[in-house]
Amino acid sequence: MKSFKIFVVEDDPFFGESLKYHLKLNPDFEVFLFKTGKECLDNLFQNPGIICLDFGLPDTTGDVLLKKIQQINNKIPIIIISGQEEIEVAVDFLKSGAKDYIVKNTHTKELLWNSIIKIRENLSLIEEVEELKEKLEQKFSFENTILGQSDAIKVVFNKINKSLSTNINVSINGETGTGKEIAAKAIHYNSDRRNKPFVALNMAAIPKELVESEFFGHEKGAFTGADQRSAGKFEQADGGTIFLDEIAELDLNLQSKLLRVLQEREVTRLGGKSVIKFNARLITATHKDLKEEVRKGTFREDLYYRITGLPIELPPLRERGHDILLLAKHFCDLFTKENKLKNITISKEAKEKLLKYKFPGNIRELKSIIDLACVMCENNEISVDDLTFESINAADFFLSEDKTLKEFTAEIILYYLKKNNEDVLKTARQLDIGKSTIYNLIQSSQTKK
Ligand SMILES: Nc1ncnc2c1ncn2[C@@H]1O[C@H](COP(=O)(O)OP(=O)(O)OP(=O)(O)O)[C@@H](O)[C@H]1O
Repeated sequence: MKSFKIFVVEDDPFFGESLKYHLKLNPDFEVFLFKTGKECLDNLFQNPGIICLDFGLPDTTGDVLLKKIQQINNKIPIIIISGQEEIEVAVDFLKSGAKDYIVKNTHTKELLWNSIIKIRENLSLIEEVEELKEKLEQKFSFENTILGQSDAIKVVFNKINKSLSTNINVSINGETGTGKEIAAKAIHYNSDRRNKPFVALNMAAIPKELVESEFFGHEKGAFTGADQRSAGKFEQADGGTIFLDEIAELDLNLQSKLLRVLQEREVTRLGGKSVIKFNARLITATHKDLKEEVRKGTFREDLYYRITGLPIELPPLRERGHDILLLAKHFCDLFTKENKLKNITISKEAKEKLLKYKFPGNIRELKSIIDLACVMCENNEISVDDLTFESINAADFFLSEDKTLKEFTAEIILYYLKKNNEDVLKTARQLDIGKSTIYNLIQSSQTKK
């Protein structure tokens, strides 16, 4: 473990040395003893983890020194050690930002020890949170999350970029699995709000009766089962972003409540009286056509206009061309890395099959197809047979290809011919067509070869 620097600023040499001796019993602690405020300030460049300040020093007082230290570096936790027992003095120090106030008596050493341990634990938690935040930011930078080079996805990148510098509401539309949630996170983690919360709520996933308390929070006893006060999602998202997924599923009654909250930018907890202001960017998403929902009367027109802001349309995977292969390779690499497998490649035929498929479940579906293919494949190569398209039946897949009727007919005839061991008569009977049609087809497909 890294050593932890502690400054003890104490003019009484005996008391100072005894604190230093006691703290040094912890091998992680590196203790520096200073007799004046000036010595302490001159050594701040050493960046101590904590400073323990005596209240009365020969050249200054604890409160003055506290302020000076804070002006230079307000991140260093400060503990005041003082002979004064008055509560008001302690309260004043704590209000000014001191982390603890310890009275000089026979227990000072133990109290100081415990206080330092506690503050240090807190500091490492804060450091851990900062590190995680940083990782999250890296995770959500565009390059690492929303993969794609197609023109269709570039339009999305452009819109996301445009949304970053303002607080405009964003409404994302796209089929299931097209990446609506990661787009919302990309906006949050690349905007100025990145250090504040990203709060997501899926309208389709919460029971209708609970939506209101999830939105606005509740006071203790507001309804049966509300045994604790709880902050609503809007309150929790203050300073950050609130992401309302599947917004079209919101009940009409709640739509009008949501509209009011968005207009006023304030909420009142259920069972509460005080009004709580919030400042959060709103991002909504749906796979439905909201305009159509407005026409049908299932979505309020005024709410529609309030939330639309900057609309972002996420294209279905089938419209992203070779992004399919780029994503397939990405998921392949991810799977092999997570499962510590050797590198797996995708055969040319398998790539062609992927490019032809329509992916109704979009990127989420592609990921599960590739995961399964990685498990099923032999010799570290995904072949056509390793690709299982579960979500639609064979006929749908067949029909999803862009072909003329003549080409479809030819394919059906050749399929049955092969199945019937090239028996033309049997095939003609089965399909109720003339033998000559089959012979002509065989001839033209041979000349094509
Ligand atoms: N362009 C992309 N690059 C890499 N991964 C992606 C991309 N788009 C989506 N994904 C991944 O696909 C999965 C589905 O994405 P996401 O949950 O954001 O979709 P969604 O549109 O919100 O889905 P739903 O409508 O079902 O809620 C996630 O695992 C996500 O990380």
